[in-house]
Amino acid sequence: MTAPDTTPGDPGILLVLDGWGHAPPAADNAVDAASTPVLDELTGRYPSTQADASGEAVGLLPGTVGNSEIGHMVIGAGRPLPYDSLLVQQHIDSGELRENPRLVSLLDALAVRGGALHLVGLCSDGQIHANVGHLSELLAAAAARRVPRVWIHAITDGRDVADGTAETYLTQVTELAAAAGTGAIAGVIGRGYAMDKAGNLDLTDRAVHLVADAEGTEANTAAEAADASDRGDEWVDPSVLRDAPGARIADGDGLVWFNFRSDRIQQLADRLLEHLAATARTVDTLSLAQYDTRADIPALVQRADASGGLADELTAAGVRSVRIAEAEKFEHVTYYINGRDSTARSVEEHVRITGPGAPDYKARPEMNLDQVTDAVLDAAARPEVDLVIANLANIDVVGHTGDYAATVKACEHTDAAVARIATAAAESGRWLLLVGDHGNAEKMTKQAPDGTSRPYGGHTTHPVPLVVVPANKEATATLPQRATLADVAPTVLHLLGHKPGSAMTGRPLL
Ligand SMILES: O=C(O)[C@H](O)COP(=O)(O)O
Ligand SMILES: [Mn+2]
Ligand SMILES: [Mn+2]
Repeated sequence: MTAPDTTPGDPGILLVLDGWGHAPPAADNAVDAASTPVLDELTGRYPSTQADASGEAVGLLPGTVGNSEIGHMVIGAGRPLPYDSLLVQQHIDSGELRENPRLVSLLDALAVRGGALHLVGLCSDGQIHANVGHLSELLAAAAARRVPRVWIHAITDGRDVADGTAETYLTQVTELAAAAGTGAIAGVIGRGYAMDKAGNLDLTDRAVHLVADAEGTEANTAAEAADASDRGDEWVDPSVLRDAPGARIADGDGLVWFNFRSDRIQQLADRLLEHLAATARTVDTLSLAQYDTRADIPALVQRADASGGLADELTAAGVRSVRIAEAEKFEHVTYYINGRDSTARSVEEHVRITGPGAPDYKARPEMNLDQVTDAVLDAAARPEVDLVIANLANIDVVGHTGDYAATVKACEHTDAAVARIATAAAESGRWLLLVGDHGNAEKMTKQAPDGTSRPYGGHTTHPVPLVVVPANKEATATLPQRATLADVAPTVLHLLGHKPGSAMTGRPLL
């Protein structure tokens, strides 16, 4: 590493290109296929490296794909944070989960009063929202405590795993139940309904009525229900199984949510609990990990402390930042990057960009990127703003459609936005740090459990590009050959003229 010739202490722009991963050229690499002259030039001309954004480097289990929550949390924290999926697995491996006093007391109470246990969650091993393996631990605990009936309300995926795999996972659920000696699938529903997070309560209510009231299309088997969907696994219609009579939630039953990630299950959790209360059903409820619900749902595994990150350092130093993103990623540049901390900070401004109507990402891969870019340019032009933090969502959000051609376009729109932002950075004397939060669009196919290669819109374990365009355009510093997302906050603080926070283990890359 040569001596840095960047002058620390300049204002800057931190730009997270969501889902911007790096992989060698391949037929399914949309990032490589896209024409991105500006990103290519910045990466080739200025200090750049690749940053680990998956697995242990960010606080996930080894080999686990990155995700937006842990990605932004580690970018903000400046250190890997043991993520909820890792903590749950540790509690399972140590036997703590099965002996968790909250779980034991719920299961014992159900055994005494003859109540049923309802388990609700996403049934796949995508490891972003849930891991179906966690279900077997809950089933084993219920069997050990002799809970008389256990109903599994299965949410199908097709987003964090290849589409068309729901049947395989539902078969796995049935096998897990058989191995545990308890549990049967009561109903099946796609995550498009059950895990809406955009406030579409008509979708959520389909899931509420399936789980609480056993209302849905009748199917003979879970596989038949999944197979009937003509919109893929994400949109399996609410289906009740014929051999699951009495699977509605009754007064005195128990409910355990087994997604470990909150953002896409909290809307359903709140709505379902409100419906149960409104229909005079008292149901003891637990969640595997902590949820950001309005209702206070006791969690089996507590979150890791994420304090002492970038937001705390910026606040202490009085550094003014503006946070900008589309609705889809707004929490990521505010709540998650701040360490899942919703404290209002007077040195922060938040700009949430929304567009008209229901988004059709395949048809509009540009999303609302022009407005995001306009907002970045506005903020960059204000001398009192020390730091602009923005998320460009397109590469990830369009990537999730699994549509290769649309994702190539999303990368190209992103390149055009970066061109405008890089020009504005130069004009306002700002450095510009570009980084992905996890891979996505650089790999658009995946091998399904049955061995076939299928279109895939989910995340990857690839590293992400990291580029620093210094405020001094002639700077020739080189970055270490490899970095991690934990190095971003120390580097940002360094560029702003501050030391890394004492809680940070990442290092300034310059
Ligand atoms: O919730 C989603 O949309 C995906 O499962 C994960 O994507 P994210 O981690 O980028 O939000
Ligand atoms: Mn992301
Ligand atoms: Mn994503």
